Amino acid sequence: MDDFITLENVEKVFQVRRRTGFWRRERREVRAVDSLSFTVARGEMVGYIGPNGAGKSTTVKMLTGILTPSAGRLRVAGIDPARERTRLAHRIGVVFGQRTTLWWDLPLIDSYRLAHRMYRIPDARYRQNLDRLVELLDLGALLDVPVRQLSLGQRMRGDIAAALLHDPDVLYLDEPTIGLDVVSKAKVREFLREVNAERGTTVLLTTHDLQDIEQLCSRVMVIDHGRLVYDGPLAGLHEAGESERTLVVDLERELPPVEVPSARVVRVEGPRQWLAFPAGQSAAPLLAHLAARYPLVDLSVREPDIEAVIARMYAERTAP
Ligand SMILES: Nc1ncnc2c1ncn2[C@@H]1O[C@H](COP(=O)(O)OP(=O)(O)OP(=O)(O)O)[C@@H](O)[C@H]1O
Repeated sequence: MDDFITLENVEKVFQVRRRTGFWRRERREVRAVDSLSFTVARGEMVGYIGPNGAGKSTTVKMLTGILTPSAGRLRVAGIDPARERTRLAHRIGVVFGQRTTLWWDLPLIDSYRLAHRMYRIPDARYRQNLDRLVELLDLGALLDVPVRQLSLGQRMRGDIAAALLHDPDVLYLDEPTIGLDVVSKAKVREFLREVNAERGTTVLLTTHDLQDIEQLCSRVMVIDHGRLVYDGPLAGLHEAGESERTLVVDLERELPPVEVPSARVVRVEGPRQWLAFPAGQSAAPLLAHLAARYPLVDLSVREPDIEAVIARMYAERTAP
């Protein structure tokens, strides 16, 4: 496979000074990224997730050349980001959900004109890309509107277009759907899928919204305390986290918690009870057992919530 992003034992250590008394300062090291190694192939769409402070932003900053690694080797499209940041800028696009790269007081189109000049995009290519992005992201009516007057979802679509005008080979997305309503989220996700399929853009997606990952990425990397703790298909996370499925049972009337082998009641509300059982196990024997002994009205099986799976994975790793 054509490795497009490569990290080999990358580390980033920050020196921080902490006040410990009136005159005293203590120097301390924060190891934000620790022996991190992974590769991403051209055209892959990979989720990069982990709890707050895990080292996700630090990784992305090193990949864009904003930060220099303390140790290790890092390449994006064969370029060392910290050494050739300007050359790399022509190959990458970055979208930060929490910040905009657009000019706040100017109409949206002016930010695009600026990108046209800054990236020296050939005129014909610029017009072609702009037309396509305006169409796909439904920006036609917004081009002459000052950015500050756009809604969050409109602004986000505007930012995504800005990041793609110069045809980058790789796109870093940091929380691209944060704060968006359901409809806007769906639009952004659909667009990202199309860009990836049409242009073969490599995408590294950082998000706390696990539906982004579920709907966009076949591979997910989980980072914790600066180290990679999982790299594989989304489905495998469930096994790594020994996840559980939930059987929701509606009984004819309120009853004490039901007794079923290899499942445990985790919640009771009136005649409804929730039973957790290992995700790898079939629900059929449980249903048979329940149906033979209890007055059932209805039941349904809920798949594990990925967020819970990850939380459980962390809990296991940090348990003594
Ligand atoms: N400039 C800095 N100076 C000192 N410490 C830093 C700096 N930047 C990040 N850190 C520390 O490095 C660790 C990793 O931070 P980072 O921002 O990469 O995490 P993150 O996974 O992106 O978190 P979040 O999900 O909250 O954005 C944290 O402990 C953070 O406090």
